[in-house]
Amino acid sequence: MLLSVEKLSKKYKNHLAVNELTLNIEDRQCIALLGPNGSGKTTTLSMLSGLLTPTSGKIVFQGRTSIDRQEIGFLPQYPAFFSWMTATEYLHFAGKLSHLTKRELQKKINEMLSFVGLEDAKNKKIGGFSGGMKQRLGLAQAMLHDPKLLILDEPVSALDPSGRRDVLNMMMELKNKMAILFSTHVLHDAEQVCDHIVMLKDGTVRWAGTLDALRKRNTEETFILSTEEKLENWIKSKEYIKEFILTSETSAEIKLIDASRNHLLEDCIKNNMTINRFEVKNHTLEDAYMEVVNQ
Ligand SMILES: Nc1ncnc2c1ncn2[C@@H]1O[C@H](COP(=O)(O)OP(=O)(O)OP(=O)(O)O)[C@@H](O)[C@H]1O
Repeated sequence: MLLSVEKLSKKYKNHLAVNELTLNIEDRQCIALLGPNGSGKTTTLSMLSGLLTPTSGKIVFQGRTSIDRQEIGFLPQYPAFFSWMTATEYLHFAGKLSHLTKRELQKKINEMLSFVGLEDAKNKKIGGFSGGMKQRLGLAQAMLHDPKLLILDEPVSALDPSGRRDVLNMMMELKNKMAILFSTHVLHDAEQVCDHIVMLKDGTVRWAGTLDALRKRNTEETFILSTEEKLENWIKSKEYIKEFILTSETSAEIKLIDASRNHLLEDCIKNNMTINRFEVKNHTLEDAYMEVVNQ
């Protein structure tokens, strides 16, 4: 086990931003920390990267209870750059903390600039960089010392579709070499690069596991029913209907208790209802995600 987190909590004055979070990361595992705004993603990642002291809980990194910053690369959500520095100067500045010799550092800087596609801009001032270029530079900085764990806070949220694609592709390449924990509020980003997700809401883990398991989580069938008649009162009078969502006055998504779809259909016909649509809803990963988030 590379990293193990047990009942990690962070309280800002009276506000509990992270509540007893438990999480394990294996070597070269890629995990997405998913959650809406304010769910505690940044707070969690800041604690794991050693920048924020937890209020309570335990972090064990490579068998030790102290975080080894040499083994962790961190890209914050809003990295701060000195706009008057060139990309190379910035990486030299950041690399001084990495204990590499001058020669090793220069070699590593060239390697990283090439990896993130900034070779041609290496002597240009950061002040003239686009958001995408800055994000690439931030990624280069986080990887400079070959960390075992790369922690990325919303690495693609501020990027346009092509910048997003580029950074996600880089992450795909990196995950063969190191473990990656990254935050996002977009399920699709998580799907692109990793198999495991941890879903946070209001500082609490709502769901953790593989995307496949999330997809299969909801095996209960949902039926889409659309009729000429208004449905709300009719549905409410049916004891065999467990849950429903009205999508319009005359349409609903319905889950049943121990009743067959034929029973629902027969009941509609018996009530002389005119059916415009009746089908089994295909559950997408997004549906499963939204269900967990809204629980
Ligand atoms: N320094 C702070 N002082 C007080 N409250 C804070 C502080 N930092 C964060 N919070 C609060 O803690 C909660 C979690 O914030 P956090 O930034 O960790 O969430 P997040 O999931 O990263 O959000 P976002 O997606 O918007 O970046 C929020 O309610 C936020 O307002």
